[in-house]
Amino acid sequence: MRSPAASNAARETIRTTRPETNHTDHDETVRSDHTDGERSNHTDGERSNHTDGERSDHAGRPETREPPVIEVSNLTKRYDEVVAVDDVSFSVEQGTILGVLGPNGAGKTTLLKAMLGLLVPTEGTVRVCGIDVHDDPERAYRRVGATLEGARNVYWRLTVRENLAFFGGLAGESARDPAVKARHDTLLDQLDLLDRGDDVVNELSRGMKQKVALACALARDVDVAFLDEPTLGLDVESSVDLRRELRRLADERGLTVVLTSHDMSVVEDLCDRVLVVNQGQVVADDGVTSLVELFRTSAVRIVVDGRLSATTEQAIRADYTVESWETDGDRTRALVALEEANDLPALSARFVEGGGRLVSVNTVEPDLTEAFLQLTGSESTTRGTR
Ligand SMILES: Nc1ncnc2c1ncn2[C@@H]1O[C@H](COP(=O)(O)OP(=O)(O)OP(=O)(O)O)[C@@H](O)[C@H]1O
Repeated sequence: MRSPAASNAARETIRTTRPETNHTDHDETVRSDHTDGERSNHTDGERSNHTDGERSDHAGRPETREPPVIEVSNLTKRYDEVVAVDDVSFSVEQGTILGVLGPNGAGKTTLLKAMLGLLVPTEGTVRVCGIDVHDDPERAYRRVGATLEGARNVYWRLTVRENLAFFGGLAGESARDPAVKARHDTLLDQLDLLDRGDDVVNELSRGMKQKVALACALARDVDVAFLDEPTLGLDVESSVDLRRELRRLADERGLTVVLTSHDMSVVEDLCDRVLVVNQGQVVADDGVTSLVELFRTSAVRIVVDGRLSATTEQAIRADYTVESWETDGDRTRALVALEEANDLPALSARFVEGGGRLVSVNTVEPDLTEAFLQLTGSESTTRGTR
C-alpha cells in the first residue's frame, strides 16, 4: 500500500528527527515522547547515583540532568567482510526499557554483546554508567546483569538460591550478608519464586527457569539488564508476569533494560522506546506510539456478497491501493488502503455500484509489526484488526 518511496521518506524522517548522540547536550538526547521526567523520580535514592560519582542532589538544590546510563558512540563491529554493527550511536536514560528489534542477522546480538563488553568493537565506544566497558570491563560488569541465552546460563543442578548466590558471588557478594540475602528474598518474592527458592532448577517449569535466569541477571544490585529474548518459550501467563515485573523494576528501582525480542506484542506492551536495526544500522529510534503513528495510513477491510465483475475489481484497483482481494464463491474480501477516512463512503459505494451487498466494513490500524516491516523493507501480507 505504501510505495517504497514513502517508506524511504519515512525512514529518512526517523533518522533525521533523531539527533545523533551528543554526550555533552543531554537535552538533545532526551525525547519528548518518553516519560523521562516521571522515570527519574525513583523510590530508591541510591539508584539515582549511577554514574560513579556524578549524582543527583537530594538536598533540595536544583539538580542537573543526569548523563545517560548507556552511551553508545560510533560503534562498529566487522567480521571480515560482514559489517555486523555499522557506526551505531545512541544513548539511554535511566529507567528506560529499550527494545532492540531487527530481522535475523540484523546485528542485534552483536550490538548487545558489544554493549556488554563481551566483544571488542572494531571502532567506537560503549559507556555504561559512565564506565567504558572495554577499557574497564570488570567495573562495568558490576553494574550490569544479562541473560543472553535464556535459562541456559543458569546452573540447572543448583537450587534457585544457590544460583543467585553464585551469580552474586561473581561480583564478590556473599549471600550470607543479610543485605544481600534480603535483596535475593525480595527478588524471589517479586518473581513469585520465593517458595521455590530451595528447589533444584532442573525441576522447575520452563517459565520458572526463565524467571530464575532473570533473577540471576538481577541478583546483584545492577543498574542495567541486557536481556536477549526474555520471554522466549514462556506461556502467556508467565510472559505477562515477566513483563509486569520488568516494568515494575524499571519504574520503582530505576532499572534500565535493554531487550531483544521477536515478539512484537512484548515490545509493544513493554518498551518505552524501540531501536529498529537493519543490516547493522539503526533505521529507527523512537517510542512505540511514534513509530506506529508514522505509518498511520489506515486500511479498510470490506466484505461484500454478490459476484463482482473483473471490470469492477480492475476499476477499484485503478483508483485505490488494494492490498489484497480474495473471492470465495459469492463473497469478496478486500483490504484497501485509505489515506483519509473520508474516502470510505466513496470506496464502499464503488463496491455497491459493482453489484455487491456490503456485509462488513472494518478499519484496520497499523501496529508495530507493520511499522517494523516497513522500516526493514519487508512488505506486510496481513494486518491485524484492532
Ligand atoms: N562470530 C561471527 N563471525 C562472523 N560473522 C558473524 C559472527 N557473529 C555474527 N556474525 C554475522 O554478523 C551479522 C549479525 O549477526 P547477529 O547475530 O548480531 O544478528 P541478530 O540480529 O542477532 O540475528 P538473529 O535475530 O538471527 O539472532 C550476521 O550477518 C552474522 O552472520
